[in-house]
Amino acid sequence: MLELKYIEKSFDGVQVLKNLSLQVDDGEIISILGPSGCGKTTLLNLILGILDADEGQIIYNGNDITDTPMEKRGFNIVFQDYALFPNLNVQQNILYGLRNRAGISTEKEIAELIKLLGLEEHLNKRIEQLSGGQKQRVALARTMVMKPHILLLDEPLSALDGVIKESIKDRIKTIAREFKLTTIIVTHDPEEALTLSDRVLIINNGEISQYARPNEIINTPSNDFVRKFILNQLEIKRNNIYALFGGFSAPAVMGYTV
Ligand SMILES: Nc1ncnc2c1ncn2[C@@H]1O[C@H](COP(=O)(O)OP(=O)(O)OP(=O)(O)O)[C@@H](O)[C@H]1O
Repeated sequence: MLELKYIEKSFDGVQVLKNLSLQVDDGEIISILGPSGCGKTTLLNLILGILDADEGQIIYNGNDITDTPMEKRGFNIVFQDYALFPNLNVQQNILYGLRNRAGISTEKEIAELIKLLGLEEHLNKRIEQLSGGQKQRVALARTMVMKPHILLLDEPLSALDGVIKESIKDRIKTIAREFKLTTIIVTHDPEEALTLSDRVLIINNGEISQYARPNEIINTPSNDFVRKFILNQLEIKRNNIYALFGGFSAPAVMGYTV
């Protein structure tokens, strides 16, 4: 279990995270959701160990890792900008982390991951030959083959198109379940957060607005911010789709009227 206790972080005298405490259970998929600038990436970087908190503790499986350097935490991240090696091809990028740690993933597991992420025909390509979505899939494969204790994903699906996005969402869920892999995802997309995660951490201005299961957030939003920022966006999307497909009003589909 990962625990954050009373975390505080400021940049240049401006407080970005305020007295933030939460727990993430083993194997859970958590999304960190909130508007631009609310502190999502800062929180992810604190968990990863790139950044130090000003106050508070990070506990993993009962051990205080607040001062443990990033490389000793055993967590791994897929960055938003992919951070791939331009001088290596796709296959070499995927296998890079296994050079000195062979056996973490079997050849079969690696092949499965490559197939699932649709990278088979790209293995010999250079990184510069790939689209943004393809680069993101390589970054995901490269991190997943390392089977980290905690997988951190910074906007992992934002550059992917619909079909592959859904398949990667399924794979992230499958991997989290199969390996009991705790997965923490930063996103600004409520639909992504609510359909992918066991629990969603909604942050507003560096504070927890609500931390709950998707159905609790939908059915019992804890405040106006959750209602307005999160649920309104979903409702607008839903109504647009109903309008496109024949004019059902949302309440009729919810079962209030026929
Ligand atoms: N290294 C830094 N130095 C100074 N200010 C920073 C630094 N990193 C982040 N900030 C500030 O902290 C705030 C939170 O940034 P953060 O990147 O965590 O937000 P975010 O929720 O991930 O935003 P976005 O969705 O736009 O990526 C912002 O106001 C940002 O300008």
